[in-house]
Amino acid sequence: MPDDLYQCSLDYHRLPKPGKLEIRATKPLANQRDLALAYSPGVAAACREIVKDPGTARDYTLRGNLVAVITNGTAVLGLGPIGALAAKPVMEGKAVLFKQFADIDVFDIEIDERDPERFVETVARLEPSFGAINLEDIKAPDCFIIEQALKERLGIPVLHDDQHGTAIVVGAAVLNGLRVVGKDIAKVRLVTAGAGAAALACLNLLVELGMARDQITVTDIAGVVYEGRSEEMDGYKARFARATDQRTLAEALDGADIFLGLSAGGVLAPEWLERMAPRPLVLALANPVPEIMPDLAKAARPDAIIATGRTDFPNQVNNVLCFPFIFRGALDCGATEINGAMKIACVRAIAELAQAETSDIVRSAYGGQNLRFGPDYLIPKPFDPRLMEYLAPAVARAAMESGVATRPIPDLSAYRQSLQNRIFRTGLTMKPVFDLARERVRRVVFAEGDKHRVLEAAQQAVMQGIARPILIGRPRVIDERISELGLKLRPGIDVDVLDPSDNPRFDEHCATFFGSVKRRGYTPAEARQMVRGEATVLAATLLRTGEADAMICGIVGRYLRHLRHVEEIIGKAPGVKRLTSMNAVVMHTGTLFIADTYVQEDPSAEDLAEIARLCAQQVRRFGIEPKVALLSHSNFGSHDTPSAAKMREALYLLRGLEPELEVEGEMHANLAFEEALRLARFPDSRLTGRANLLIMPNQDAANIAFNLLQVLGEGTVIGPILLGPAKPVHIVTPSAGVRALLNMTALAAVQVRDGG
Ligand SMILES: NC(=O)C1=CN([C@@H]2O[C@H](COP(=O)(O)OP(=O)(O)OC[C@H]3O[C@@H](n4cnc5c(N)ncnc54)[C@H](OP(=O)(O)O)[C@@H]3O)[C@@H](O)[C@H]2O)C=CC1
Ligand SMILES: CC(=O)C(=O)O
Ligand SMILES: [Mg+2]
Repeated sequence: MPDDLYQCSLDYHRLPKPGKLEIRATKPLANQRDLALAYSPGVAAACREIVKDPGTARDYTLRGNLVAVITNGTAVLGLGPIGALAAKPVMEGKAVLFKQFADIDVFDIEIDERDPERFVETVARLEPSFGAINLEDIKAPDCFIIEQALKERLGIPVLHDDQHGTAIVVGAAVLNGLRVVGKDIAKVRLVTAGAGAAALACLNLLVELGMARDQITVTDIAGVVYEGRSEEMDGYKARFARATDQRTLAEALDGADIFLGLSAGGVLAPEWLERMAPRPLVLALANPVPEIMPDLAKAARPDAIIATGRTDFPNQVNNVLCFPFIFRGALDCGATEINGAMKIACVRAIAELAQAETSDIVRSAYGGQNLRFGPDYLIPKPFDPRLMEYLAPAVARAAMESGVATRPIPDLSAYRQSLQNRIFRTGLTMKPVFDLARERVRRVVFAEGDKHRVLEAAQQAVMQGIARPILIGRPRVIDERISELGLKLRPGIDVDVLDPSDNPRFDEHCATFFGSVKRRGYTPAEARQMVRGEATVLAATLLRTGEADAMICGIVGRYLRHLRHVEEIIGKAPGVKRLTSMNAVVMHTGTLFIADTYVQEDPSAEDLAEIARLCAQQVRRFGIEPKVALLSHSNFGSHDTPSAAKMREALYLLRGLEPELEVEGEMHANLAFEEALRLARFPDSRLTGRANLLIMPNQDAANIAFNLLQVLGEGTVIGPILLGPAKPVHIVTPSAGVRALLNMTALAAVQVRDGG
């Protein structure tokens, strides 16, 4: 490991507080009553219910979403038997991955016990605490005995991840690798380095997938595992012993199609690779140092397809691709075990996902690399957000079909949707908007139609049936990028393309543009130049002529420049005095809307009343009833500064405009969320519960607040949402990803029905 990575890792683990985890309460404990509910006497009610029906433990406790990651530290990564305590960073790491990738909570448990029987006794007694057990980094052959014993004793899933998680991912990589090189699994020869937990489990699964047992040669520290060998043998290895004269890994590699390394760093010499068959698969999966480094392998065998267990090379074959999602599926259907059918379903789902198009989130996590199925992209990346929706339902379905699900999932497609929502937290807030958008497909013009992210968003919009995109851009570039990204967009069929330099309606568009801006100092010649050269001008003109229903721009250039074109060409909706913008921040605690984040710098009381009215209307489009707080440094008249007076005035005006709206102010931000505090300070407050729409005194406050929430509240942002134009337009920020663009497209499409 390079020195800087070593030191960075130590800092990562130590700062700002030691370790990678903490326990967080999910229920309030703010007063005497909360205390009475959380603990004695109230907690007894939950206990009594569980006594009556043990199944309700999943309703009243965390058990249904809690996995134990348990080790005795006897085979930690490739570091060997470093013991339970030193294994703790790895187990904490797994807990983090479970949480981040699949929203599963984990207690890591390090047990200082090397005797398999006593280890089993200890783990078995933990069953009441957990929904499932992930055994980790336990050496072979003890791990086989331990897993089997626990599976027999416990009624919850028990999975030794180094065996089965690894085998599942290796299975998918081998299936896809063979597909790339055009070889048949029934005919290939495989050689391992390693005869431990991971290697033997992989072999068992590969045989189940069709590999011929007599085409497999196993090697370990003592060399080839052959019939009659007595050194370093056990019954599990013996099942793969071959009648052969070969004694070394080098000899065994003669003519082999696949090398599967699950042993230790550096055990494979580059020159041995020359012995392998054409287009070999080299899976060097020891961690943290592979059996051979990819550059050495590639130099020795340029025709090889290479995979390692590491993040920093292509083809990361690592059990992280599997364990979060196989447990997600198993927990969600109440599986009593993780059986063979569930494992095979997981193999197939991983293999299939690698062949699907990659998403922008995956690409941005990997420095914008273009990931397409092939020699350097055999299996999905761990950050692929689709792993959850591909794998967990496949596992749950297999559990149900094989009869081990105690809580079958009645509607798998609704389940898949709920998983998507867990991943894309914006999905939950956006769901009603997407549903509405699908009711009638609108034409949405994208000013920057040849940009990669826009093309991907357009693809998603078509696939999800939320819009028919019109892409402004160079057709040749669009075609090239569609093919480069592996998209399925068909210009002229499911998407229209308008080339600004070869625009058949150029004269008409110039006339429309000039008509809308002629009193703003443009000459006809300038107008022609702008229609040809400024994509936002052309897009807005299409909106004005009615050739498009809604518009998205802003990926390139400054917000205010786009805004100026929108104001000049599209104008404002009837009755609207000024445009405004709002951002939504989706957090674990709920969604908050904040305005005006981008457009009005220092709105007057009248402006604020209009901002609140427009924003409230938009919040309702999300299916959320707005509860508005006018925020200030002043609390219900405590200050008489001009800005406090402005907020009071805005409240007065707003009550006149929208008597039914739940709104209160001016107030401190904490009172917007704490009803009890608010009522104590101001008993007549007309706002109930927690505010969800915050109207700020000026753009500084709004913009700062939403950025703070985004970072500190770990929020996902939707917006900026432009409100008040005569037709739906959204100006995104240049950093907007595909998901953000798609969200804004759906919003714009939905706004068509009732104006901007
Ligand atoms: N990429 C991934 O997702 C995963 C990678 N791994 C990696 O695989 C390796 C093995 O893990 P695991 O199966 O859990 O551990 P085990 O201790 O169960 O097995 C290790 C195996 O490797 C063999 N071995 C060790 N050193 C050498 C050597 N110098 N030459 C040849 N064989 C050797 C051992 O031989 P013997 O039997 O003779 O002792 C044993 O068969 C580790 O490096 C681990 O990090 C594991 C799980 C997942
Ligand atoms: C990845 C993993 O589980 C291991 O190397 O042990
Ligand atoms: Mg492991």
